[in-house]
Amino acid sequence: MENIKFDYSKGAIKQHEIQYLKSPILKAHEMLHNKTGAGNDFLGWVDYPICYDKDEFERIKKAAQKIRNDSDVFIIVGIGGSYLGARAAIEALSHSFYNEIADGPKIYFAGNNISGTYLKHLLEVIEGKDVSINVISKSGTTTEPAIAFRVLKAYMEEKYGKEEAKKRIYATTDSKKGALRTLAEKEGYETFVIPDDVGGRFSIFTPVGMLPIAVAGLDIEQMMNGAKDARVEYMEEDLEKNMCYQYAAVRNILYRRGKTIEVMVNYEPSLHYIAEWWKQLYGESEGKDGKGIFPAAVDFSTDLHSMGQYLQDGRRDLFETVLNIESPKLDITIKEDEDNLDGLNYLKGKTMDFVNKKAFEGTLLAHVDGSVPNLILNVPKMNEYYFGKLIYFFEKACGISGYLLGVNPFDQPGVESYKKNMFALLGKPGYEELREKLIKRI
Ligand SMILES: O=P(O)(O)OC[C@H]1O[C@](O)(CO)[C@@H](O)[C@@H]1O
Repeated sequence: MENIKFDYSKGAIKQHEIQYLKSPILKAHEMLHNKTGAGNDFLGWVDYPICYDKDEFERIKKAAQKIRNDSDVFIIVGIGGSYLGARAAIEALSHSFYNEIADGPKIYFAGNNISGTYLKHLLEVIEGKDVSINVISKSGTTTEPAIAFRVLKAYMEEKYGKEEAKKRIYATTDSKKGALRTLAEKEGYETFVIPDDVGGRFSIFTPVGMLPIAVAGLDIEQMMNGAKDARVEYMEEDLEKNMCYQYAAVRNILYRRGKTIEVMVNYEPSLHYIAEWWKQLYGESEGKDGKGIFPAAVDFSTDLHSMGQYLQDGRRDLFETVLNIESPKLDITIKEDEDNLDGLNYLKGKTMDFVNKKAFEGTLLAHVDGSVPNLILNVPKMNEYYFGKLIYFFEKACGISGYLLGVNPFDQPGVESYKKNMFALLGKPGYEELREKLIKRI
């Protein structure tokens, strides 16, 4: 049967190394499932594919349909885990030029940077169009989406008046607390809940991902089915039968060997944001206490012409994980050319995917020969079902991997440091003392 398959045969892993990790993996599995490990109050994502609020799910579908009917433009306001999952799904599963040919609203992202130029350009692009907005923030206090939303809220109220604007703004946030919850209730926006026990980077199957993904016309039911099946399949406690745990184990073995950088590789441009989402998942979950694999990503074959040299020949502290989509959505056959000036006639009758796969195989062997272990995740095809399964695969492996590493995979204390400095430098009340100290250092 077709399924996602993890192949570490090119990872230079010895079988006894896997054996040695059998019991640590079992321990991590027990910590995760019995909720006895660090960060155990953030494990709501583990059973979410079966425990999610079904009424809210129906409400998401209704809201998505309304947005598709009454909007030319849909803006997703959020940062990090509050937008990367939706963006990853929409890009991986939609037309490559979605906004040009969409039969639903054009989709734009805001609140994921602090650029006035970007937001001003966005306001220019949406001028004269009917707009709906989904503002997504678990804490409700993140600076980037809060600033963008303040600007967009004022734009919507000026354009539609308060009453109509509130029917076009959807807030996804905490069930009870936070600035966005208070604002949404005061203004009367339709709201969706990010459960207390699901952290941002694990929240794609909650309304955080589901509403924007449904607005893009994608099948969220099928995506949830993928996650649901993955939940059962990757619950298997025996390392030898669980590919998700094998991925966690192999990363750990390579890390201990000094392979401290993992490069996620794809051969389809539409997968770029899956890697962006994955970078946050692993970066925030594992990079702490002076430990962790640095997650990086490249788009091949594009980046073979920029990063290829380094990967082949630079410092040998990295390994690659290739996301290989076995059957492409579409393909083109290369035709014969009478003049053959480009010398490509030897490829006549072959498809672009055939060439792409040979680029993959050739690169794989070259990099392995260059001492870069390669792990391969074979995904039969990119559809909603396998997307859901793949996302859950990475989430589960991340939890196990974090416990193997001896960190709390579900917190992110490190991201507060820059925020404190930024708030102090901005003159936010309560940060006066720190401001004094920092100003002297700049
Ligand atoms: O949903 P929020 O609370 O706005 O947070 C957005 C992102 O910011 C972070 O808290 C990091 O600053 C991430 O963990 C999170 O995904």
